[in-house]
Amino acid sequence: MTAVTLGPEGTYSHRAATAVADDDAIDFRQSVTSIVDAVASGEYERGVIPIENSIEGSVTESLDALAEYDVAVVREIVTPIRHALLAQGPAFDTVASHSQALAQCRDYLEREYPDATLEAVASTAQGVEFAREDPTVAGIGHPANADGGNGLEVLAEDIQDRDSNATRFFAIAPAEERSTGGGKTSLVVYPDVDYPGLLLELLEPFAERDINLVRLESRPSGQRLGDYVFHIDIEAGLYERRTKEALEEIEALAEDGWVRRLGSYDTEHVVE
Ligand SMILES: O=C(O)C(=O)Cc1ccccc1
Repeated sequence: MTAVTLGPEGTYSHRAATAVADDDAIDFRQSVTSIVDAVASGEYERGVIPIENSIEGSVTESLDALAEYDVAVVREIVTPIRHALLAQGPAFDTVASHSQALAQCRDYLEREYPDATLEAVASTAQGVEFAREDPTVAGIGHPANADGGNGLEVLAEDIQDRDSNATRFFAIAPAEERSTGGGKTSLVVYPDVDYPGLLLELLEPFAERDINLVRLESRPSGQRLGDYVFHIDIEAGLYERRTKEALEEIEALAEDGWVRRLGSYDTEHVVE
């Protein structure tokens, strides 16, 4: 199985991707959008992207890419995230990491390094790479990024603001591989209409069939201010009759809009 994920080597996405493909079959890209694009065009069999974090919430670039490209979600991988501060030594004035990692360590950074400049870069491992090249930069990432005598020290471990920090990743595949089996389903709904009670009406078909909603996020459609795309996760499989019926009703309500069935899957927990 070939896979593509957020690089360089050593990101949390890379660690999650090893649950999907052999390490030597994993390639790296610098943005979620380019990963989704590469899978949609059939260049790779799988892509692994971060979706949501327990402290910081949605990875908005991922949601937007799933609304834009026609790909299937085939697996959900949840991993605990424990961040370390990595640098050549204590003489740094800049902390470079993925925006989500900086946000997950906000209180720690404010408390311990109130004067440091925070720099958002493409990934945690890219911040670590900058730290390896420059003694004035520290990175935040998985502590294993300092393994192998590469000139980096682990200055602090477990610096995330909550011990329970966890991230949910999706494994995506070309659209033809959409799976209907599995107990959870991800959907994207763009109603393209607006009237009082629309959202209530969109959700009623689930409630009426006893389908539990486990996530609801809105993202700007990009068309005009105040126009939204809804990302909905339900505890039911696409193969189920009640899911099919609910989605047909929602499609009728969405009029000129659309409903995208990303796929059904079971949650997997990867503990490292
Ligand atoms: O930058 C990474 O390592 C990623 O894979 C994105 C990310 C950042 C912070 C927590 C989880 C995933």
